[in-house]
Amino acid sequence: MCGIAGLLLGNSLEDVAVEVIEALYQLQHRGQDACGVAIANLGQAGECTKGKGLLSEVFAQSSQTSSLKGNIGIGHVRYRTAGLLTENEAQPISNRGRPEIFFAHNGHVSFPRTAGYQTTSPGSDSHGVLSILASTLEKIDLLFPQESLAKKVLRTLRGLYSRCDGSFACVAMVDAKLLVGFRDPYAIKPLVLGQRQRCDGLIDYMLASESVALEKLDFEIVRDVAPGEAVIIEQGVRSQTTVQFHQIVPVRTYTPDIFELVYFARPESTLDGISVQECRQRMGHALAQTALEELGADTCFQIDAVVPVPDSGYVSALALSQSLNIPLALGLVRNQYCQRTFILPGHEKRLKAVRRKLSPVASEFAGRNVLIVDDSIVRGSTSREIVRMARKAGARKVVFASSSPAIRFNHIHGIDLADRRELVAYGRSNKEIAECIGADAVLYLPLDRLVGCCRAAQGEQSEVDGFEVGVFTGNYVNSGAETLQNSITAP
Ligand SMILES: O=P(O)(O)OC[C@H]1O[C@H](OP(=O)(O)OP(=O)(O)O)[C@H](O)[C@@H]1O
Ligand SMILES: NC(=O)CC[C@H](N)C(=O)O
Ligand SMILES: [Mg+2]
Repeated sequence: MCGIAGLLLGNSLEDVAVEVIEALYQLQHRGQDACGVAIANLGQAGECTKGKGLLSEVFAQSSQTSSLKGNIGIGHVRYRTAGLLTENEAQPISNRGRPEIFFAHNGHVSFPRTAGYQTTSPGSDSHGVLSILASTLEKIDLLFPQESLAKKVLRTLRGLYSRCDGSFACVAMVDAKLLVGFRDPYAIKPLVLGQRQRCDGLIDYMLASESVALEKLDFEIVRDVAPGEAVIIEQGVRSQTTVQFHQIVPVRTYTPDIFELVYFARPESTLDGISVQECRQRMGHALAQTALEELGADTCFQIDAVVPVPDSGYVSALALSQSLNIPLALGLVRNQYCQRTFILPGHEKRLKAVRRKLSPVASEFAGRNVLIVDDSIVRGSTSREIVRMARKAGARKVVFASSSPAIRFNHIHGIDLADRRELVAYGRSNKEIAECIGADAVLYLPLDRLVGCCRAAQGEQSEVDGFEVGVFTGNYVNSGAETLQNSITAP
């Protein structure tokens, strides 16, 4: 996962740091391991503040922000997929050379053997990308000294795309002059451009992983960056900013990661012209249909309550309860001071976090048949714990439903689903999964229905032509899947 943001304010006398951090707060759900921002003034060296933990920990003091001066900046919230959980690998990362690059990456990249690059953090794919960017740009800078920085960056990106594979949505700040955003040729990871018209006639620009970050900062969506495309926003003298889109390599497919719509993204966001909320509503209605077919009408009508799993299960659960005309019961309460649990490293930590995060309202379960709805069942830590709570609170029959299909393969594009054998659905039938989590039955939304829901939620402008669904099928949209899959390590 990971969240990225980049901002360039039209007025070069203004400071952007507070807004970059604010944008990251809107993306905190995408990464909780580490975070950071890099800020610069036109023509000056950038400053970076980053560290392990949440934004509220790393930027606890306002003095840390006020010392970051400049009108251009990028930021990152990290959920590690490769490399270490060290401060050095928190992002943004920089070459600290000439031209100076600050870089932030969402996704998971692999490199063919021929890519040949050197880095101080060998395990980190993001450092690998930066290293290729920096060494290529340095060479191009020497070879084509007369060219504009934007042209040199374009040449650099062409070289980069031929040397790496996988998923990447990235933002970079080059020589405190260019804000650059670029996306892999399959558009697996999200990246959207926004603009904000100011009263003084100038325009501010912003790139972000999710539209919610743009909207919260009063930016309007310009458009999503297309597969294989880069956008270069350049600040000139006298605050004149230009924006150029360039197709770096041909579009392979326009196939965003469906798991963004299932779980990662916030429901307020629109990704590639698809409303996350609408997808999840449709998934709930489709799950209701599946329940009728698989459990049978009699069993469905014996269900007393539909219980959503906070937070990502809410939208689909409500839609399902409406479809089946079964009351929704808010039987699970979320402790607001706890984070997402699935992205925590280590089984023990995750289990402890689920227990701390969710608690049952006993009266909503006592003596009832319940249908509990979540967006996904991954390792089963959440579902197992919830079923245990429901039983303890006196539930009679417990059916656990997932508004996405069974996960039997690794997610290779920036989500550490670890070893396949950790997945509760790996090598198990639905009956065995139910036994494993202690439920009377489990129910999954079939893949064709999930895809149908997401396609039906596409707005008129959306050019998406399919989805990356490898986590459900083992077939990944990019050719380098094998290498990538092998490079994922358990936390
Ligand atoms: O089977 P598991 O390995 O437990 O993973 C699945 C759970 O993890 C996610 O929730 P999470 O707590 O991360 O985030 P949320 O609050 O947005 O639902 C997801 O929504 C499921 O509830
Ligand atoms: N989740 C991500 O997008 C991770 C980015 C990068 N692979 C890292 O581990 O830092
Ligand atoms: Mg959840």
